[in-house]
Amino acid sequence: HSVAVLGAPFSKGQKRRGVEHGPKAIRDAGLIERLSNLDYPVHDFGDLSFQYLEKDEPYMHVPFPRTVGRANKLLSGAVRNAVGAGHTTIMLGGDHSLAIGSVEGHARQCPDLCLIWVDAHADINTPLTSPSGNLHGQSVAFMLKELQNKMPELPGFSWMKPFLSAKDLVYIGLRDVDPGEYDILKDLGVQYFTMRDIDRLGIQRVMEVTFDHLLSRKQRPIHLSFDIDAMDPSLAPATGTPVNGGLTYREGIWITEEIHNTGLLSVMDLVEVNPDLGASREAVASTASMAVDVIASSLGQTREGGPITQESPH
Ligand SMILES: N[C@@H](CCCCC(O)O)C(=O)O
Ligand SMILES: [Mn+2]
Ligand SMILES: [Mn+2]
Repeated sequence: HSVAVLGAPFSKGQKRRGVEHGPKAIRDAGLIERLSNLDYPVHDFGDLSFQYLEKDEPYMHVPFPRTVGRANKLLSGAVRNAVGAGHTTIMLGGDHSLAIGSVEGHARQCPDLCLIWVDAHADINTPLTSPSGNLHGQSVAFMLKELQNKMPELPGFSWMKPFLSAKDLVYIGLRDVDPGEYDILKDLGVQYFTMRDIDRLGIQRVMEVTFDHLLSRKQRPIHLSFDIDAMDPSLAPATGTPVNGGLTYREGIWITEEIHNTGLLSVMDLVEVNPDLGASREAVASTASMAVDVIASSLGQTREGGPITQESPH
């Protein structure tokens, strides 16, 4: 089948400027060329253009709710159309609030999807638990049916309703979880693997348990929402909320190669690349290059050159 690339230059889910230039930085790092070397057609849909509403007062301490809500309504339609046209769809962020529209649009086409959230953060605060108010730290809370009695009616989000069950979500890479998020993860029994769990089990076992949790009853489309800050900051420094002790290059690529090998990847987000936050041009380039490697290996690029056939002898 074919691959669609969709740029989402958007930043209002958080307060730092520059993440709206993420799609350009990832393209400039050679994304389209790298994907064209794999064996299917690549359609670059270009970048969405988002409206920044002038009157958009905060809701409680949540900034730009209407602008973020409208951006995600637009993105939802675009992702829904790309998936509906049969493309494996890559959404380039932009901040992680964009996952609200990306996953929602995907779920309209594929209601039985499961979500793998690779991130240093859980992004599951509600407006009431959020320490910052930033919507990029609340994305998952908008998706979960189990949280709806805890979510206020935010202006700008009346176009959607929750569509995901907690059992259909797995986190990988957590290492900076807020107290309110911890309570939600425990209350809902969400399956998650922190960086400590990865050190204890190893990334191969983490992926085995992840796929057993999500796919053993039935195979279904995977939505991979990959926050570049899941990677160690030495590999991806140009991002808004870096946290030490992240995924090694090899752990990150193991995750994406294994997801490719399921044959079930349907939509992938690659978010939070902020070229304004690199200390040098090299720091920006290495972050964008890491993003391209993560995307390319999710789509079948391998380290052994061809398709991964039989694993090396034990
Ligand atoms: N948990 C923090 C940091 C969120 C980081 C968001 C990133 O993962 O997209 C918050 O809610 O403000
Ligand atoms: Mn993050
Ligand atoms: Mn995130």
